[in-house]
Amino acid sequence: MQQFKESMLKLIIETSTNLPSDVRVAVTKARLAEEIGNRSSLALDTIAENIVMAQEEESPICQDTGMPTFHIHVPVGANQIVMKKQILEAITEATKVGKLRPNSVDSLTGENSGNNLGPGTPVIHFDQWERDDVEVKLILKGGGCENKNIQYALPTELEGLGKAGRDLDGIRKCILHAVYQAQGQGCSAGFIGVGIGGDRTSGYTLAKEQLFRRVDDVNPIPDLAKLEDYIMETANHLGVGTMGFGGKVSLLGCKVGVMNRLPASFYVSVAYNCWAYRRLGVVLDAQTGAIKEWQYKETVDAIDTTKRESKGEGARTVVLQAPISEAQIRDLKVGDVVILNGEMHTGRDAFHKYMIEPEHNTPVDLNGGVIYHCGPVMLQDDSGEWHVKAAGPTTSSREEPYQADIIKKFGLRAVIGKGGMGPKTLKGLQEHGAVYLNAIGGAAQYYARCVKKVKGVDLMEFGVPEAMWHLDVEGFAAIVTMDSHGNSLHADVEAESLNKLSDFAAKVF
Ligand SMILES: O=C(O)C[C@H](O)C(=O)O
Ligand code: SF4
Repeated sequence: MQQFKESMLKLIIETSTNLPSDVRVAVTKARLAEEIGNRSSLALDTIAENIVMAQEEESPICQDTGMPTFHIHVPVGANQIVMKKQILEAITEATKVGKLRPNSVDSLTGENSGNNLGPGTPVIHFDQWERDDVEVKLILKGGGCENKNIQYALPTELEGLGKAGRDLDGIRKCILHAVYQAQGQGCSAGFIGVGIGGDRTSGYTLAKEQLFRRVDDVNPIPDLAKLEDYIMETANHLGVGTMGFGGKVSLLGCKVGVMNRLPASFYVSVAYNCWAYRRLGVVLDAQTGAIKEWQYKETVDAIDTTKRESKGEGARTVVLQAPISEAQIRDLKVGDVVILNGEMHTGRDAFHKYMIEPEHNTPVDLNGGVIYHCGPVMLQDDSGEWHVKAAGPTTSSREEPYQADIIKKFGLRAVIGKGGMGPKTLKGLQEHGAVYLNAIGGAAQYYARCVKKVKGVDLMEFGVPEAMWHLDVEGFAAIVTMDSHGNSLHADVEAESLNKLSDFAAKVF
């Protein structure tokens, strides 16, 4: 097994930087299905471009390289202890060279281990089989879409859909609801794995196992095959769209598995995976550990990045230079595309929690400034200079309890993130003259390219993803989805999709 570690490093790098063929096909289909020129189709153009950039530059597709989760089949007698040790070494190496973001955080102290290792990280499942080869499958599922996983206990009452009973129709309702509740926060359009039955733990495990199925396979259980087809057809009428912008495509794949349950329990567990569905596999020679075959890479590798021009007027584009004035912000309306130049500062969970305290102040003046909800992948060169390797937005809703007060405290004019924010922030934007800009989630290469210089960093004690990075950007494009006049595209899309959800309340199965 002298080549095992090298093979694992290749698998990790390839998984983080190069989307599987079946996922590429699904993204391409979504682009063709979406209405040309609407917000979702513009977002899909950026996503396609980002996929190609990540592959060409061998850099992370999304800055959140997720929880590395390995599913391994070994022949009887294979040394799992050695394999595990070498996987940990490969993870450390991949982190050091910027292919994985340091993502393992002490839940009590908040300390980032810096190398993606720690209790519970990574996740490795071993199974024996009677073949001679070793098979290793890897999924890198990010935290934002992980937060949109949901588990239902039947019977239950679901908003928009009413009663969901302990039968196939109840299961159908849960799955539709799962797509609805994710909105754009898990970087829709996503892929869902569903586990019917089990207990709370095994149900989720089964749901996640479904994510190892190919997008285009057919469920061997006829009832479930019918259910998967129905969900794919119906969920795409909910109007969530790419990034929750509204549109024709809300779901790219649905795979359902079933297992027995206890008489008292009936769980439907849903694992939501963003469009950046990073999973690959390799078959290895059990003697040498060398890669014999790649999995999920068997069809076309190309993705078309040609932009399809809209015949209509398209959105208004406004170029802004930070710092921004209140008058410039008041002029912006939901739907405008903003191209931002100048300085922006990253600030996410730890930043907001810290800065809300009256005694804490930012190290730089943020008046008229821009905060970017982003936890980038960064590398430092020999001269000590930092470089951005991946820098897409993170889910903004986690900052909802703090955002309005932070805007007020520091005189912010723009907050950039994804998935939108709630009523408290909307009111804050109105009161203090600020705007929420939605960047395209997962488009980490696209945005990394906009960063012309890393001007500095503060609060490094929060770890690389949570530190406050000061960035000079050029041509950073995002869409106004919450303006300073009380309008929120997110509130509108959510209300419309709930309305559409209720069209599917009647019994189907
Ligand atoms: O942690 C991140 O960078 C992003 C996260 O995956 C998210 O979707 O919010
Ligand atoms: S930012 Fe979006 S694309 Fe990236 S891991 Fe989170 S949910 Fe997935």
